[in-house]
Amino acid sequence: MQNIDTIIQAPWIIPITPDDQVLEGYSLAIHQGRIIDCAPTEKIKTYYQGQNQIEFSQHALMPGFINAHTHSPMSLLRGLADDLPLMEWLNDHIWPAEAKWISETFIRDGALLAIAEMLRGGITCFNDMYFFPEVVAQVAAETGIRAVIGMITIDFPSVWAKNPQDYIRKGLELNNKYQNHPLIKTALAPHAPYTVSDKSLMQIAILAKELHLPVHMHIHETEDEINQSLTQYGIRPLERLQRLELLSPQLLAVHMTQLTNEEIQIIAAKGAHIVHCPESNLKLANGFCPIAKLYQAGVNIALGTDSAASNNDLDMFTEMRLATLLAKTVAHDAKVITVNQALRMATLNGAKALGLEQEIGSLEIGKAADIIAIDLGKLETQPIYNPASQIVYAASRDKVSDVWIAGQQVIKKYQFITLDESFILSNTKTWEKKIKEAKNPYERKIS
Ligand SMILES: CSC[C@H]1O[C@@H](n2cnc3c(O)ncnc32)[C@H](O)[C@@H]1O
Ligand SMILES: [Zn+2]
Repeated sequence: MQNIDTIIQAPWIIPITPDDQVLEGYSLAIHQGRIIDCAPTEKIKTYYQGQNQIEFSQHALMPGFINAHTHSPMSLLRGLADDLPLMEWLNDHIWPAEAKWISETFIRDGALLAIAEMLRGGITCFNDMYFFPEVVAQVAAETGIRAVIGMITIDFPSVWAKNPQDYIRKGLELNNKYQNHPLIKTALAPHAPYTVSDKSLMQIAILAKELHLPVHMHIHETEDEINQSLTQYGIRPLERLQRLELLSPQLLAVHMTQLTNEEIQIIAAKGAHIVHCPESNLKLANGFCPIAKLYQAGVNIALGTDSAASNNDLDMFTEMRLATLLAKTVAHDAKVITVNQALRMATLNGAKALGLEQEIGSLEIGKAADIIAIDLGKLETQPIYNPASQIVYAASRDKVSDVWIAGQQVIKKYQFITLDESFILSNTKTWEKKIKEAKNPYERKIS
């Protein structure tokens, strides 16, 4: 008998393996933050003695979701400006609000709100792009969530950095600081082709190669972006990025709603990854990313929520469901993007895109124990012919009961272990009041 930290038993384990297995009557053995075994429960009980023994009778276990595109502190701007196209939303509402409100405290409180929402919905890793990334990194590390923090670059000054050189310098400091952190990694994060110059993009391409970092960028989000690039550079953004040597297996191209068949082949040939954000694309009426065609071409596709200001939630269940339903409609083919492909996009594909597939994204021996338990016992998810189908097509995030990251439990029976919900709620209320009052200074209070 080997003494280990934790044994988790469940009727179903969906490990996200190439053959789309659903394991029945299995248990996971976890020690020092890693999965050390996954086998029939009888065998696990013969070989291991867990300090914690958890037995689920109606749950499915699967790897935690990987939210491959977020701007976490923007959760404090949720619902501030809705029902607008992207550039009007950014230019007239979001960028002015950011100019007015962003500070270290705003970032800390916003990131905390977002992380709490993500953890409770089964998200164990997020790929973020926002101002004061060192603050987001610190909050993520303190709460025990895994994160890839963007070293942002944008051509306009902010309270965080004066100019592109300053953004890059501060990003590199962050990268240095988190070199050996177990949960926090960094990525280069130029905002978008229309906000970052060739000079900065060339420097980012060199840094990506030298430091072996992912490059996280909004690309081909709208038709306007394509037209503006044609006017300014005479070529489409993707072609410009190709000339700047940014198309590579390190690139996470977020959105990609505007793609020609030729561009799909180029992305596949270059090994770049797509981060599909269906709900944000739908809400801003940006178009549809042709994921069925991309899949067929062999492109790796991950899923992201984008921010709570354009979505308006950080819910990977809705992203999975929308991704599969939308793909079927766009392709006029109900057979494309299956349940198992949807689960894979929300987990292992995100890990691949971030260069973390050796570490997370599936429940396999040797990987980090980033695990979620989903309760399938209630009537909304009955009967169960295929638990994977229930998760994609019927369940919602309120069915996530327990969450572990690197073997540490962060949600236990729906309760936070590392976070104080009432503190987060009262912080958020304070921001709501401040932002509301500044928007409508003369509005009479009703209560
Ligand atoms: C440089 S920090 C990130 C920057 O991106 C803005 N943003 C949020 N959502 C989107 C989107 O869908 N497309 C483009 N830019 C977006 C955010 O407000 C920050 O300024
Ligand atoms: Zn975004």
